[in-house]
Amino acid sequence: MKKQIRLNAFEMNCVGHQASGLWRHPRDRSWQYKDLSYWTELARLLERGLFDGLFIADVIGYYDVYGGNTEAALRDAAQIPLNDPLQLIAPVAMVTEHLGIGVTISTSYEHPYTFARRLATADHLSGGRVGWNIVTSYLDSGARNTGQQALLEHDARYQRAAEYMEVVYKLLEGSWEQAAVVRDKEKGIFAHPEKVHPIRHHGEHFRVPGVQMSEPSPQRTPLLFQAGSSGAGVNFASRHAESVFVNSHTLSGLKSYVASLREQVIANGRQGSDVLVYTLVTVIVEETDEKAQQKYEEYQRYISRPGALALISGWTGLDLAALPHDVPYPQLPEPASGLVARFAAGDTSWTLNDLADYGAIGGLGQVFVGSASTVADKLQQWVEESDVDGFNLSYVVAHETFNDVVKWLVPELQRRGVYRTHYPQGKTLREKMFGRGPLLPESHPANAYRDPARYTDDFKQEVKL
Ligand SMILES: Cc1cc2nc3c(=O)[nH]c(=O)nc-3n(C[C@H](O)[C@H](O)[C@H](O)COP(=O)(O)O)c2cc1C
Repeated sequence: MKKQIRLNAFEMNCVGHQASGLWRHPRDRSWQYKDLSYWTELARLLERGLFDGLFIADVIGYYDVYGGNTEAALRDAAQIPLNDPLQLIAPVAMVTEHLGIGVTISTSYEHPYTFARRLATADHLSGGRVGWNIVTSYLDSGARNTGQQALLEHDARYQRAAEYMEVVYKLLEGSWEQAAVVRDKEKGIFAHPEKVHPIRHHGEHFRVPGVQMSEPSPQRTPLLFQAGSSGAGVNFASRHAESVFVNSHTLSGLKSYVASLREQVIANGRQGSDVLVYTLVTVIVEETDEKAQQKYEEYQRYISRPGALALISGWTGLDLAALPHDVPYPQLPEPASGLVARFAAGDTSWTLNDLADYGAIGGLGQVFVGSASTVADKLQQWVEESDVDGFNLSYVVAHETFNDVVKWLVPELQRRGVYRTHYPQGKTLREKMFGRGPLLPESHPANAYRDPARYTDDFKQEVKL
């Protein structure tokens, strides 16, 4: 059987997530992100297109690296204003039956005790269709506004995240036994107290002595996503993640990333297929190649270079405002020169303005433009050659880009037998994604926190992740 292709929609509770300046396009409606109907209409559209999920990115903080201030970000709505992602879960769940709903929450700000309850609530209300994208964050502005001087150093953030996961697993997997809730009206017992365990967590970053507040939700731990690409990031993903987002600008780079991730997953006692990998792509698809190209060129007329550079400066931590924007990159100092070179594909005439133009449509991901047949060829080639499982699709114009995908691309992929024609069995996101039960498999490190004996007074051994 040909390898199947999975699609995921990449969104954010803001204006023009990865489409800098495109909010000015007459057909764009991303500025309506504040309206429930924006999200419910999108969710229905994606479910018609049999997408795995609507996945909502998030950051805490704002993009103030470019020029050392928030001017460009605010003027161009570069991920500010930005609303809370978790509140979108219930309305999206209400209008859909199958669609997964992923939310990004950082381990660097919220305490795991309050967060575990918010996550469990979302899993309850969605009937188990929630995914959590675990991020460690990259904006210092978020740290400064939450009482920290700055973000912890990169690898220390991942170490803290590992302990964060330990607390979350203890609360979601261990604190309440499955048989704790009996709702026995005759005996007057709602939950057996002896089956609800204090987790007694006493770690370097967190102290959580007591019990989880929510009763177990359909997936207990929602489906775990991650997007780390550094050594520490891939190490973390290979232990915890069930789905990984990656942004690779070359097919060969993607192929080696997927192979090395799967190797590390296996080294951690899991199976290579326990992790699904999605790569970031923006698809501009139309009836013919010519029409798609025209649409792409039309979109490019609305680009905001300062908006794109505000995002890129925030992602990389480099203040690009201080550098000339119109000189070929070999004349720029490092590390800016190397940054442009990564995307210039050998064209040494590229400038910072070219990088801005590239990044303004789809962030720094790939852009595939063409008829359904042209784009389907490309997607199939990427999946077959790199062993990636699917694509994390950004939009240019909301909801036109996703509408075009559902209208043109999905039927073409179905005709080729590489895309589903109905949703898989199962109620929860984990069942649909992996075709097995709603809970994390035994090979996952969370399993170490399930045994009730672990939470009795005499347990001695800490299982380290
Ligand atoms: C497709 C994709 C989506 C991401 N979404 C978010 C996000 O919503 N919020 C966030 O703080 N970081 C996000 N990241 C950044 C990652 O969490 C991570 O910081 C980045 O990939 C660098 O990895 P590293 O820290 O392991 O080097 C995303 C990365 C990728 C590739």
